[in-house]
Amino acid sequence: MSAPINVVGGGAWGTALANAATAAGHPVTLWLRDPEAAARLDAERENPRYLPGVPLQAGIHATALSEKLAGARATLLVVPAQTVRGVLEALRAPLASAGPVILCAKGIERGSDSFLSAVAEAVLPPGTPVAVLSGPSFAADVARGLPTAVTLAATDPGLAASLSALLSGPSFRLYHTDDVRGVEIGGAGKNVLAIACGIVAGRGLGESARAALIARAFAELMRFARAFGGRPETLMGLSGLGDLVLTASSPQSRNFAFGQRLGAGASPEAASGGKLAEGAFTAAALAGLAAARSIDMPVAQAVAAIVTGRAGVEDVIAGLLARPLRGEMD
Ligand SMILES: NC(=O)C1=CN([C@@H]2O[C@H](COP(=O)(O)OP(=O)(O)OC[C@H]3O[C@@H](n4cnc5c(N)ncnc54)[C@H](OP(=O)(O)O)[C@@H]3O)[C@@H](O)[C@H]2O)C=CC1
Ligand SMILES: O=C(CO)COP(=O)(O)O
Repeated sequence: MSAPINVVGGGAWGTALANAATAAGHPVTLWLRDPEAAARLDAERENPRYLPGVPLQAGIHATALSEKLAGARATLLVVPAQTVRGVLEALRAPLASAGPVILCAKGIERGSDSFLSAVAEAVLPPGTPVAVLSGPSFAADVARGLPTAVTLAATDPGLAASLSALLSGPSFRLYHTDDVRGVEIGGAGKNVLAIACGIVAGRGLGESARAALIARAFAELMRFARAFGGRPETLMGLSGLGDLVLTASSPQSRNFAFGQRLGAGASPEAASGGKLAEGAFTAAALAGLAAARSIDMPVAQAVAAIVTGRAGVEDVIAGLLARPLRGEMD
């Protein structure tokens, strides 16, 4: 039997990616930090907490996270963005011989304001190949084998191409690029902007307002990407426009749903509903990075102000609508 693919993290996206890697023809080891949850998942073949109703494919072995990761063809790291550094530090030694590390979280690290590829480069042994996977892909869709396309980025174009081929299956298509920064900015940024779109929906401001917001939010994401070394054409692709369109228009998105509840009057603490809304953690980092380089990002700044409790929804909306008129492409 060929070497397995490691998937570290047994939440919605880790479980879905395990199914997708199995459909691509690989044995998969799915590593969970909670040994009891791992044993249950392995026995019951379903992840009722994170992905109810979707069977775990037969080629997946779910087990407790340990240092026995070595010998895999690749390791997908599928934990929340704010935990990536800690997990990489804990697994630093075995990850040196567990194939390329593929970062699947979407976010920017708070405190350090670091992109996740930079976190990985700082933590992992020098020379460990690192890639980023991102794009419009609800876990429930991917886990069920519905057609999905995402982007796989690595600075070495050959590695990006070979990992895309490795993980692509009958309904899960990976496109590849060497623009790591562009791909991770698209994934991290769209979560923040999806919260804004949810707020507009929750406040009942109408479909026209939401369409305008998507377009203006995308314009500011492009400005941010240009300033931080991402290529504009990357942002026009799956991990940018594609993912923004998906998550800015569907209550299936946890970030959109979080925004909807904020728009309807919930506090930032209450609005998550116990689900991961990555944009809430990334908003301040995105806004802070933009401000430090004088990049105009009013939508991201507005979301950061709301989720950190510095401003209320009504004031923020009034402020956005009162901004001076300007040329659309200025
Ligand atoms: N869900 C989706 O549709 C998609 C998600 N993503 C991205 O993937 C990332 C993960 O999201 P998702 O799987 O949905 O999140 P979930 O909330 O569904 O699951 C998070 C998982 O991470 C585990 N985890 C949390 N902290 C740690 C830690 N310190 N060490 C080990 N495991 C940990 C949790 O374990 P425990 O249960 O023990 O807490 C849980 O298994 C996010 O950045 C998200 O943006 C990307 C594309 C699609
Ligand atoms: O990133 C995702 C889809 O591409 C999942 O979005 P949410 O985290 O908002 O649910």
